[in-house]
Amino acid sequence: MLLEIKDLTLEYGRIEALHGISLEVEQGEIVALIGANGAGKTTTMRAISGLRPVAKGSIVFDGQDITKLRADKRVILGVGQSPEGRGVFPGMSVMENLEIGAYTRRDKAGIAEDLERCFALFPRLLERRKQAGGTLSGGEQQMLAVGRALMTRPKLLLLDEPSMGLAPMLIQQIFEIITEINSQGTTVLVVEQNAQQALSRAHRAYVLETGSIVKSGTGQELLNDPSVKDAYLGVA
Ligand SMILES: Nc1ncnc2c1ncn2[C@@H]1O[C@H](COP(=O)(O)OP(=O)(O)OP(=O)(O)O)[C@@H](O)[C@H]1O
Repeated sequence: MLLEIKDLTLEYGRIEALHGISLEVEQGEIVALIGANGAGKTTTMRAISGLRPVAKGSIVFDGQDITKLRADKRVILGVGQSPEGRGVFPGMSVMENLEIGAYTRRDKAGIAEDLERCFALFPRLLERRKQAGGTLSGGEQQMLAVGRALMTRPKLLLLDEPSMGLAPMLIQQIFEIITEINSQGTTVLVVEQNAQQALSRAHRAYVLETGSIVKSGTGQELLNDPSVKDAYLGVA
């Protein structure tokens, strides 16, 4: 198991945002976490990447308990994140944004290889490599954020709402790229409101409702589940 979360509880002050959730991601999978606004999807990502301390429970990554490990140490172990809202550095060029992703690495040849891989996945970023991050379109910034996370050469890529704010054609495209990244060997945990896309791309998925996991199954099972259809797919 690459990632194993057990009975995780997380609090914002006196408010408990996650009520003891458990989930697993196996090496090589795409796992989706779907849920409505405010269900706790971003909070779960913050717990995994170490941006918020957890109150109870455990997170084991690649055989190591990382529940209390600092966020930067988790990146070095192989947890790479593309945050919600993109988080691109607006004043830095596309190239500099990508290079920052690799700041913990010393393997120059590997970094050059990963840059090439990024540009092959996102030809738009190559065209715009000298342009300031802040001048890119929303879709391009989303691609840059994913590219920057890939530059950490993660074992597990965490994607928080990669489709947010994108036109339907671009949503399709970003999910195709996620599938491509996965087929090249990177395990992916993706948080999404666009349940249709996420479930059709994911091997397995979990449904999060107000801080609890209420359902899990293969992407296909959940796509066909009447209550999931009703609540998240816009069809009864
Ligand atoms: N910094 C914070 N301080 C206090 N409460 C917070 C904070 N961040 C999130 N919350 C609360 O925790 C709950 C879960 O929020 P979270 O952002 O994880 O949901 P989400 O499923 O990612 O939703 P969205 O799709 O809107 O981002 C919500 O009730 C939210 O109001």
